[in-house]
Amino acid sequence: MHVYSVIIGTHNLSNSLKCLRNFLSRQKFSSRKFSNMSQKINQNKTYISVEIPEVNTAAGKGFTRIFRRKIKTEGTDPSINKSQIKRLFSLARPEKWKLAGAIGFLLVSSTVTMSIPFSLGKVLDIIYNTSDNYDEAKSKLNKVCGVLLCVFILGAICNFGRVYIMSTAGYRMTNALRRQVFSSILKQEQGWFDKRPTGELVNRLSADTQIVGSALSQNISDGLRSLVMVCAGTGMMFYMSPELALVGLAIVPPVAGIAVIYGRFVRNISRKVQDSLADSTKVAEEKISSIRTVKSFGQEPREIECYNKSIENVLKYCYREAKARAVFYGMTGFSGHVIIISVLYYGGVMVSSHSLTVGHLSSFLLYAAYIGISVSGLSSFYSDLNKSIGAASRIWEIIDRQPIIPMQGGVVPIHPLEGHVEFKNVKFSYPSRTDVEIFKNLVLDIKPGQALAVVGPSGSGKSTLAALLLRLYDPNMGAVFLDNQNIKDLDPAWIKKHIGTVSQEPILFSCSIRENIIYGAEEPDKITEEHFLRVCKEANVYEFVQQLPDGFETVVGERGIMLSGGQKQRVAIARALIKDPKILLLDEATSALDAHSEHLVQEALERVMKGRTVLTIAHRLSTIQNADVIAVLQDGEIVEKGKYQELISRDGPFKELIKHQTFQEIQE
Ligand SMILES: Nc1ncnc2c1ncn2[C@@H]1O[C@H](COP(=O)(O)OP(=O)(O)OP(=O)(O)O)[C@@H](O)[C@H]1O
Repeated sequence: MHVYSVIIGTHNLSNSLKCLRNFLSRQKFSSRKFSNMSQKINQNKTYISVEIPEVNTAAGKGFTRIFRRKIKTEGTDPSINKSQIKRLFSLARPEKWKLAGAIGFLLVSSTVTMSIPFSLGKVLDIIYNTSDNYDEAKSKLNKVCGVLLCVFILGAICNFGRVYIMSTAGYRMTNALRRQVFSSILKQEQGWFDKRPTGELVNRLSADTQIVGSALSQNISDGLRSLVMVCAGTGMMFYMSPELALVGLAIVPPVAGIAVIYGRFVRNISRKVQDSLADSTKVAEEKISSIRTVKSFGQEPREIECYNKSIENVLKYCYREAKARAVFYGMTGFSGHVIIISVLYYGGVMVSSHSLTVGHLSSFLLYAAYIGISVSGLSSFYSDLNKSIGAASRIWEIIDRQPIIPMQGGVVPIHPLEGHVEFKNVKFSYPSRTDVEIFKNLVLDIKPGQALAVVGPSGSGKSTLAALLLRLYDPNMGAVFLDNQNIKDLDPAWIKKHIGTVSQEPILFSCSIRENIIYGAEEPDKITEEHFLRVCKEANVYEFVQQLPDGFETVVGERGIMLSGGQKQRVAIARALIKDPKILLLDEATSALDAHSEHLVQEALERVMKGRTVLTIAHRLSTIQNADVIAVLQDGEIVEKGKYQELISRDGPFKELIKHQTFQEIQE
């Protein structure tokens, strides 16, 4: 089996994936082989890798070469796709009435702005024609300037309305988009997260949504304003002198052509900027969230260097973008000036030959200047639109993805859960590492109310058992049954409602102890104080919380950093217990707690295990000794099962394991 990675860039991934599938289907592989391959297509941010069975390296290389060419021609069409624009604009639909109001304001304020050159020409002509009659000039000027002042006040009010409505609509659209992206992220199955760094997702959620939101509001507002001004200015120029208008605007078509090329470039480069920014956020996020480890190893300088390198990469793309932007803006500025100078020259000749008044020439010059400014406004709108399509395509990749394991839906049994758990012929490998098989043919039966301890070498898949029972992943073959029903058919939310979990390294949230415990409840509002305190006492949380000045309201810091290992464990036990689950999943902490903490945790566990089906991933001798059944996991299978005394008296895998594995009390 060979794995070939085809680097395809990051944009238009779904199109590239389709192209890859089409390409593979046209190849010589039989349909069975193809279906194996297509399942193994590994979609990632920057590459697609394909596993091809029974293909030698030379053929693989040929495939990579051909496919890369295909991708170049079919997969990454750089032109703006109509449906992309349509979809981008559809995001603004909920705000359509407010945006329509803002556009109304925009039309009025732009009309006011575009009346300035014409009015100025009129004023100049009044001054020019009444220069020998002071009183007439004064009264005419008073009238015209009074009207103009009123018009300008109206323009200012409309401008205020336009900017305010557009900006607030933009913020609301960004918020709506963030809500959508966040809920899509959380709906994905665990396997998807395994392949995606948190920093990258955070970047999509914060930066990309911001770009799209402002493109749909502020940029559109500015773009529309520029468009109205270009159209109105051109109309007025043709109205006053078609001949002079043609001379002045001759430069516009070539500039527009260059703007299109520039826009494509900006879209590609801005996607690269966003991707590299996501990479650097990923680096920062990982290091800041692991700051304890970084500090313990004194690796701050190395991490600073690492982050600097990642932002250097961002800078590299920003430089390219800046270069293109500088050339383009320099050019549009120059073309604006060319319009002015050609109008000045040709218009001056027309004034000398009395075919144009001085007032009209002045108006003309101002219109030319406005058009020059608006053309560069339009081009910046075009580049922002391209940028936002780049950002939107990254967001759609998330929004469009259907999770392989749904969050809700499926059968909700009417009978109360008894707690019978069965793993039947389970074969499993993690989606992010499909070549390593964790379970080959796992069979395990845990009867209702039974406490089963799983032991096995480190990395044998003990925690994976818990992940499969919680349906964080689906087995590749075989199934997990709950009260004789395949968990694939059950509502995942219902499953989680009945399983309480205490993981190996319990993660608490940065809120109070009370909120952390209540987090485990299905309906937090219905938890009575009495129930809450009983659970806290059972989990041995109550005593230590009484010593804290703020009691249950003590905030535990990020990931519960302000509590000791044993205290965190006990809060996690209370959190698992608050919903009164029928099944408990206990992944014991491997890190040794001190004797007192260990005793308190153990005591709490023994209390809460009563009357429940318990699957313990055991690291403590006391747990193993007290378990109803011990199952030994080795090489992807359960190789031995029985009670402690039975297993220890045999010369089997359990005894062998006990000899080599460090169970806490044995070590002591
Ligand atoms: N999300 C993941 N993606 C890919 N591989 C994983 C993932 N989680 C665990 N593994 C791999 O699966 C194997 C089993 O891991 P698991 O955590 O179930 O072992 P374990 O028996 O609980 O180990 P330990 O006793 O050390 O906690 C390991 O080789 C591990 O590297």
